[in-house]
Amino acid sequence: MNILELKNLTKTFGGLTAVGNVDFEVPNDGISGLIGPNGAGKTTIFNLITGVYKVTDGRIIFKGKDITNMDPYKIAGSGITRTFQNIRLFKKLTVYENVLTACHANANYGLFEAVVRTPKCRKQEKELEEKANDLLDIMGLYDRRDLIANNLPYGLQRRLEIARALALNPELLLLDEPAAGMNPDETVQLMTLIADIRSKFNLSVLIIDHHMDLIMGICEKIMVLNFGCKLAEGTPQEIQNNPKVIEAYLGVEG
Ligand SMILES: Nc1ncnc2c1ncn2[C@@H]1O[C@H](COP(=O)(O)OP(=O)(O)OP(=O)(O)O)[C@@H](O)[C@H]1O
Repeated sequence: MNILELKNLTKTFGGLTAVGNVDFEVPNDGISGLIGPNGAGKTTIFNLITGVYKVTDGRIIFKGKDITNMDPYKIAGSGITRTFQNIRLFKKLTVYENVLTACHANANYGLFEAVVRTPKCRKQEKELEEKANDLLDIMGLYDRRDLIANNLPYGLQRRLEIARALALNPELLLLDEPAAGMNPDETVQLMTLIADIRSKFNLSVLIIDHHMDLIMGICEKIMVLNFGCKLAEGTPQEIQNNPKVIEAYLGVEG
């Protein structure tokens, strides 16, 4: 069973085909990878899935439902959340406040209830606070919950961004270069964390990254893009042994 299906997905910017006729399925509860050289169209695919860009042609099916060109907030509400290549946090808020504000997206009390602080509102706030603390704990950030987000080391800011994405209760988590700027130790820790998150939250994950250790180490299925088109797809082993992929992207050891 697939949680996400891209069917003949195409995006053009003027005369440039950033994504051309891409078919790809993301299996339920799996970790999948999207790789390819710079400018291959990877982030554009994330922007199409999340509704940031309008699809030129083709369809995006999520949990059997056509979500092509739906508004981004509706797509997020239906269960797809993401992180960004350039970290996006409330940099002047604390670590805890960053996660709590994301948790509040799930609140269902109105302005009046919030002002009067009805029992329903107070109960929900307590639950959201507990949820924020649980997420910080899982992400190894609890001890730094009172730090200003901007003062966190870079690798931890990436973790915080994932915590914020998880606060929205996704069923599909899109991670855009989660290991960018991380050293090898941090990358290994991130791999373990992503695998833990997948099983703990029962998620499907789609990752873009240039760190081949991370992609080959945790993805069950990989798609390789080149100049906007699908070059190959398969298991890590199939991708590593594919002559077209080696030539276009992985290269040969000299
Ligand atoms: N908003 C836009 N307007 C015009 N061209 C765009 C836009 N967004 C992306 N492109 C172009 O589409 C192509 C694919 O870009 P994209 O960012 O998806 O590549 P990528 O595979 O994510 O690259 P990288 O690994 O460098 O992040 C590039 O040629 C890029 O310049």
